[in-house]
Amino acid sequence: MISIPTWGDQRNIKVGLLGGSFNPVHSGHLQLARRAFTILQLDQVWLMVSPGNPLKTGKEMASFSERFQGVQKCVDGRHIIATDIESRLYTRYSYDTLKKLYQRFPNCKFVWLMGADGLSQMVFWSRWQKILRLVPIAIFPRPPYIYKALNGKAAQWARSYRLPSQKASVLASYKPPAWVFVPSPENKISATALRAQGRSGL
Ligand SMILES: Nc1ncnc2c1ncn2[C@@H]1O[C@H](COP(=O)(O)OP(=O)(O)OP(=O)(O)O)[C@@H](O)[C@H]1O
Ligand SMILES: O=C(O)c1ccc[n+]([C@@H]2O[C@H](COP(=O)([O-])O)[C@@H](O)[C@H]2O)c1
Repeated sequence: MISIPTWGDQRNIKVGLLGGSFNPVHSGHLQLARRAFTILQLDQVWLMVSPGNPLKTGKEMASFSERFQGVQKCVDGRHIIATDIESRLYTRYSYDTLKKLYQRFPNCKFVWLMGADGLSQMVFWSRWQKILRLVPIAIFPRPPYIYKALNGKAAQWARSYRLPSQKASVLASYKPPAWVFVPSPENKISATALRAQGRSGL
């Protein structure tokens, strides 16, 4: 499995970033990644395994290596890539990660990807408005958060920067703030439910 370097990378491509705990990885993650790849016309989607979500401190979190290995097993490694780059950059907060990624990958166009729950929770993230100013964002449906996300505080703050969904294919070239809601099939699966049922994700 090829590791993404943290220095000297000159790739000139469009990259979707799907940050997550992946505790464990499941079909909702992979569907989102594949749809983003196609609809946003990306060159790669990085499944960026978080060393530790600052808002999730519970004992239920599996080790980083377990979660990362789980993601590695279910990606093709060419278009959809598992990466531990956040742990190698020593960042946990998404704003810090993005600042470093823009420095280290000066020719990349990044798009931040997330499910609707992410947008509805984003106001609790560190420097969330700065994140919206730093990177274009694509939001994917996730029941039951869609209404809450699209009418929540972060969406309200960024309402004038929302693009029609038909612009999703060119989102990566937009100067942020810019975001789009990408209508697509819904999947109720969650890592919380899988853990509760003692099931693996795939
Ligand atoms: N079923 C789903 N549909 C759409 N997006 C999803 C789905 N599950 C997860 N995502 C998105 O994938 C990213 C990573 O999610 P995460 O690893 O936290 O999974 P999770 O199922 O939400 O976990 P948990 O239940 O432990 O909070 C987030 O942006 C989240 O919105
Ligand atoms: O930067 C923050 O304050 C912040 C707070 C909560 C979550 N995040 C990021 O959101 C992404 C999704 O996290 P998770 O654990 O819900 O899968 C992941 O990349 C986290 O690092 C980031």
